[in-house]
Amino acid sequence: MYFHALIPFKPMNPKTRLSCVMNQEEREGFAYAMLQDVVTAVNRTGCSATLLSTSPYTCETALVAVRDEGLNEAIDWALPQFHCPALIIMADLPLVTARSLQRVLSTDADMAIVPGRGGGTNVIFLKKPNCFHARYYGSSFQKHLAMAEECGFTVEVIDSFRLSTDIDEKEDLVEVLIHGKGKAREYLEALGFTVMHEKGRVGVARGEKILD
Ligand SMILES: Nc1nc2c(ncn2[C@@H]2O[C@H](COP(=O)(O)OP(=O)(O)OP(=O)(O)O)[C@@H](O)[C@H]2O)c(=O)[nH]1
Ligand SMILES: C[C@H](OP(=O)(O)O)C(=O)O
Repeated sequence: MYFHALIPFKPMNPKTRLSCVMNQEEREGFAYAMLQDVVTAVNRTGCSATLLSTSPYTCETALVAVRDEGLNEAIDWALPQFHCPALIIMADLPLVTARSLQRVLSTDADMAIVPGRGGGTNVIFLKKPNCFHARYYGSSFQKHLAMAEECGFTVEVIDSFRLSTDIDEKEDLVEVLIHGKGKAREYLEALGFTVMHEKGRVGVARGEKILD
């Protein structure tokens, strides 16, 4: 089945919740590395991707639409442009693989959704995107289920470690270092991040500094 993937992306001053462990330039590099992992996985499923980027950006493996507006507004602008099923996937999912995406794309339901931690939404697949409106921020997972009900969609909630792991806070970095296979892990390692084992705990260190 042909589908089109929409990837919202904020290239400038992204991932501010990681400011405690990375400066702005590093966060921008890390956001790009995670994006590359997402685009690679999407392309491996055989379909194309469009970045909904808040500022001009070059990405060799995806189309770029510059939309200087909020996440929900950018997605609601894009959904009606594609007359095919749509995958909405966040750019901060560096553990994603083509195989984990295939589980979403092979749903029998009208909509498949993957929750993120803390009430968010990491991935939505819509077979008929027409009447759907994005409702990101806050408890967006519940809001997206309500939106699906409004549209009369059947829904499958996908339980996937790789797709549920969005990288927002420093505690999340350990998942990239342990389970990542792509650019995001390489980038963290190049910055000196390592997995730290101390008194039965697993955490992250940067060089000699343990990041509590
Ligand atoms: N198009 C668009 N994408 C956005 C916007 N804000 C965030 N994103 C993207 O949406 C996804 C989820 O956003 P967040 O997890 O909040 O990322 P973030 O805003 O970089 O991180 P924080 O500053 O820590 O909140 C990521 O892929 C971001 O790049 C926006 O205003 N417009
Ligand atoms: C955009 C937001 O992402 P989070 O801040 O929960 O990672 C959400 O999933 O609604």
